[in-house]
Amino acid sequence: MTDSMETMKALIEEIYSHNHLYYTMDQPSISDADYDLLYDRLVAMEKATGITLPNSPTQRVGDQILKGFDPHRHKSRLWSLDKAQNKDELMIWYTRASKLVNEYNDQNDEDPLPPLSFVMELKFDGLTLNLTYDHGELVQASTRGNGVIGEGILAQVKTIRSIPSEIPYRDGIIEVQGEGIMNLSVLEEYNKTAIEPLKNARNAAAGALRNLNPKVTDSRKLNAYFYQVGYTDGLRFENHEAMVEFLRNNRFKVSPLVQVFDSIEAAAGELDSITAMRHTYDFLIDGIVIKINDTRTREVLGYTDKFPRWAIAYKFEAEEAITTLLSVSWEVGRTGKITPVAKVEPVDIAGVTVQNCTLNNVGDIERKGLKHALGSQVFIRRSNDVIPELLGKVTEEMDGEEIVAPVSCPSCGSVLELKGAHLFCLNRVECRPQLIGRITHFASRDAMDIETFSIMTAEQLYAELNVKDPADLYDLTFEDLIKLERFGDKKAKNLLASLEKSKQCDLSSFLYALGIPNTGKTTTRVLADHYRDLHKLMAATPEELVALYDIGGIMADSIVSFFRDPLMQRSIDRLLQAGVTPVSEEAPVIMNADNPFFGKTIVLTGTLSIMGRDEMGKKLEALGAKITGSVSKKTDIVIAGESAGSKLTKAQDLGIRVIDNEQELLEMLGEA
Ligand SMILES: NC(=O)c1ccc[n+]([C@@H]2O[C@H](COP(=O)([O-])OP(=O)(O)OC[C@H]3O[C@@H](n4cnc5c(N)ncnc54)[C@H](O)[C@@H]3O)[C@@H](O)[C@H]2O)c1
Ligand SMILES: [Zn+2]
Repeated sequence: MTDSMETMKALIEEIYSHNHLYYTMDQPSISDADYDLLYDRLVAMEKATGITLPNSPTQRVGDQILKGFDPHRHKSRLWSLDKAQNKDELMIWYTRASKLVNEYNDQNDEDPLPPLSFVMELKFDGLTLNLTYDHGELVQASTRGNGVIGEGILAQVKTIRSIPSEIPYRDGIIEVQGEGIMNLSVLEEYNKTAIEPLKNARNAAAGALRNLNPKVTDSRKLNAYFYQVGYTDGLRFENHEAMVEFLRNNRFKVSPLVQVFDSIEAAAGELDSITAMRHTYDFLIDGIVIKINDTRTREVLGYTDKFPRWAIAYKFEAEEAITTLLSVSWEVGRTGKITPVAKVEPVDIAGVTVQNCTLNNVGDIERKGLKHALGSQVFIRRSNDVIPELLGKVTEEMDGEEIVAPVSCPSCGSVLELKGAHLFCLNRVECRPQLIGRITHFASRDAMDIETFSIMTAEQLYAELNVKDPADLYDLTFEDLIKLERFGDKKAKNLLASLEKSKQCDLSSFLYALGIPNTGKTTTRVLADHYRDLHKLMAATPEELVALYDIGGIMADSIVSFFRDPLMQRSIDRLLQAGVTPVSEEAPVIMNADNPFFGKTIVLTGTLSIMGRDEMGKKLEALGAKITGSVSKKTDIVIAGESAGSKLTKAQDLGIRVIDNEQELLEMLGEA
């Protein structure tokens, strides 16, 4: 027993030190998943021993409030939320709540509580806010603090444009609770030019709101969503839906998802599909909150020391982890670009073991403060099926070994050149990974589609038959191939037949196969549609190219210098001489039902930077989509550009899929 007491004391101390870093300093030093492990261990020990030490963090909310802010005593307490890690835990919560409801009803059979119904909302991951309005005017805003007293941050909160400084409800004092957040698109934009990039939207929002200088808060362009009227002098809402309606009518942003269910089974049945939507929102969410709808039932159920018994957070699996950076290697791509790849101590994120992370480029290492990070603790993130990314160092100290960028190519030894944030090997003639990469890309499915060709084929042909350029492929003979290991009669014939077949190709695939730097599938299609002839394109000027809709200056320069390169000109000539005949399709594009837009009803709103709305509409129609002007239940997708207005809001209200990330849109078009 004394042993477990000591362990519990140590755990409590450890948890408090993390609480302080997280709640007070906005600088957590471990991931939420690791924190939750510590916390859950403490809860389990308290249960096993039946002892809860008086200072246990399981009995209280948050941490001490920071000096420098005026304390604000909340008119009505703020709580934390009990959490369920899976559906079983959700059912345990439900069973407990319904038991209490049944007990109450047994004793009050004249006036029983209504059958349970549930509301589901997004669980915003930001900083809890409590706003005080006095006769319609915003007079105070504060953090949750320890739930009873928070820090007054009115000046900071006033920088949030979406928070009304006056509301139509003027009948007395009212406090509303919500979450201050930083939109993910805003974070991304901020990080593009930031001297010190922000690692995570939650800490970015919390740090900005608890910054003593409101100008700093202002520069982060925060946003806020509200979900609870905590205190009112005279209002009473029959249920949560009515409360949300009141918030909406008083111009507060509310969860784009407020869904009501008659049974817990029905609610549980929706969890997976909402979880799958997690990445479609432009803000961080770390779960789904399930609340009992009826107000009177809530009052009967009441609160523990820490959370309401009438609500629970169904938490998503964490996507961030902390691990050790072991080494960085430098890989040469087909365009000569050198990419640093980080090897980390294997760590589990959302059920997948991560060992390698990308670092984008040398500039990134500097910007993320990772210059001296070898051997130290780093944050990594894996979201969706994106390649895991290294976000930054856990501590500010330069306690690790230096990551030294190479001066010469790790493969061919040529001196590297820095262009922008990237290092390049300019040796296109002899640098092996570049040649192999170029040939593999040329043969790939979206390019010349040479069946059964893989990187292994490219390596073998390079090593044994000196194939260094895509054009060399068309010089291969049966006699050459049959000599090779693993190449039987059939395989040799198949490859030759595939090569022969590939000679009849469409222009856009051919252009893509050439591997022009900075130019993807969408762009090569645009080029092919516009020029319809290879030689016309080869003669194009940068001015001409930038006039096309999704081509910017950098891309135009890439294209022009690619076609002016004598090496590429020679390669193209040889391809044409070998009989490769790229043609531009005159006939309307054959619709491929296998694209993400086929058969979908789509609404376009706001301004897109990649192309005009009309043009985008035509493009989508060509892919088999139906474009309409207004959002309804029948809409499948809303594509929202800059300053999208009510159509976007309506889409979010209806839970319709929104694409507001142009990069994602381009990728989807690339797949189409
Ligand atoms: N990494 C660390 O060092 C560290 C330290 C302390 C806490 N934490 C993390 O903080 C969390 C625990 O903190 P907590 O007690 O603040 O709980 P919580 O943040 O998990 O949940 C409670 C909060 O959810 C918010 N919320 C968001 N959307 C809501 C909605 N629609 N309805 C109601 N409430 C909503 C409320 O502000 C409420 O205060 C855990 O996830 C833990 O991992 C991490
Ligand atoms: Zn090289």
